[in-house]
Amino acid sequence: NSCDIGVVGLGVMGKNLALNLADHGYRVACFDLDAGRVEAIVKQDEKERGEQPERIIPVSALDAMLDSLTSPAVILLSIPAGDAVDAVCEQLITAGLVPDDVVIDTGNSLWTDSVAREQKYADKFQFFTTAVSGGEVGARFGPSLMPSGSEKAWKRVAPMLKAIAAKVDPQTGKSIETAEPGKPVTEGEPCAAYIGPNGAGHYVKMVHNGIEYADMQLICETYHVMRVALGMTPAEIARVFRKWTEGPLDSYLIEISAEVLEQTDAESQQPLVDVILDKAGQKGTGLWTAVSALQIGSPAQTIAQAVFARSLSSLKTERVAAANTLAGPTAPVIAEDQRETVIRQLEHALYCSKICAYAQGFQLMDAAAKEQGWTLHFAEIAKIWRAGCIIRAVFLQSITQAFEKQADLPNLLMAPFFVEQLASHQDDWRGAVALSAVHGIPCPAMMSALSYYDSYRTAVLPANLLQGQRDYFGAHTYQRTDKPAGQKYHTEWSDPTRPEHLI
Ligand SMILES: O=C(O)[C@H](O)[C@@H](O)[C@H](O)[C@H](O)COP(=O)(O)O
Repeated sequence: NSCDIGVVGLGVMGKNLALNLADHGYRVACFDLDAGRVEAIVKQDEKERGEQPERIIPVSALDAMLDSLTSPAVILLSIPAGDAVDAVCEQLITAGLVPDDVVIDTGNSLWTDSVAREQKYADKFQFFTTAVSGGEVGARFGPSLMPSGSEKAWKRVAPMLKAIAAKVDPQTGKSIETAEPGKPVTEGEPCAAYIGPNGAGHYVKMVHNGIEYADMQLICETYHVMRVALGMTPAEIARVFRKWTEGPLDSYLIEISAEVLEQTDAESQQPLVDVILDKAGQKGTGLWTAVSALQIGSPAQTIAQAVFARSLSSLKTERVAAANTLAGPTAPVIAEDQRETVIRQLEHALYCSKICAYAQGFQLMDAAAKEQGWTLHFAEIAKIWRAGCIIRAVFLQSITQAFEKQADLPNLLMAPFFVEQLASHQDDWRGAVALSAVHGIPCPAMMSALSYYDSYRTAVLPANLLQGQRDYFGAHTYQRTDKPAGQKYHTEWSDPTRPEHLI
């Protein structure tokens, strides 16, 4: 029994996590129903490990895997979320799992499934989860990991997960990158920290993806305004995005957006973006985030708008028909000499909207933690998102510092650093949003972010009239500003004298 960990599922994520573990000196027993995938990883390991001893050990069955592992065993599952996870867990039980063995689900599982699985398998083995962010390159050279389950299991797997996780320079908060097989990063702060009991890790990853949706949508809206209102080319917009990677918007998503916009289609010699069909896909994590926010009553409208924007984009045929039917504004393209001003406005609008999308994500996690009885450490969560994951950005260093200064911040917007940023950039933000409306350019995420900001900073919202309306048609009662909190009143609207009662 010489293997340290087993990996079941050698698709691109599983294969890369296994090679990443091997790079950090672990002997990895590898299994996949598709023997071709097992061969492929063994070949890749032979190529990459040079003189080093064998690190990837192919196994032909789950019981053979258990036999090859040091005990108690640790097995990492990289299989599609859903029933497949339970199917493999059942097969592993049949193969001989014992209660001290740890099985780690790394897929994008729905957090409620993870909660249920911990209970379901409690007397069979330790069901643990580690949500992985960073795509295939992240899995290979350093993802951001959001582990959750029993503390006992965490103690067992922490060294391995911290070893393979992305690393951050504690001084700068910047990620320490490597992309060379066999040359793992070993110093720096690992982007892996225990999130809490089962479900918490997948919940935090779900919200990461919700924020990812909002972030991507905001960048796309910014691109759209530059394209339509400023008449800029993809290459010109890419140059602006590149410049923004030197400032507070420096992030993985801005960087890859610039690369996508710089790409020319070999076939048509056009910008590739101009031959990509504008119908956005979605696999569910953004939707789950929006649904959870609605259920908990936590206002995450910018995340929800990003999900709806994908749904609306999928109505391509209808949109083409509507484009020939529905009238738009007759706003002229903005003059060349105005371009720099508008670009500056868009930069600040994107930045401020991004602050709101992250604020909504952390607010949602706080509400879920209260509901589920989890203790989430937001400075720690921001820290492990600084590298490896899809939303990695220098911006997360500011969020880390905000929560380190005040762990119980009621809302990220109230952190002194962000109060000042929002104050100094809001005029540009409003200018960009107004401009997009005048030009008929849909910016649902940017507009919802501004509304979220304005609603949150408004002491008296028109919900007083709304309560009156509800009481009028449904006797749903209202509270009064001048009476003790919680006292409910109803007005007899149908009675001409309109008496009011304390209910
Ligand atoms: O953090 C990550 O590494 C990504 O978020 C990853 O989990 C995946 O790429 C998304 O789930 C894609 O989501 P959509 O297909 O819904 O865009």
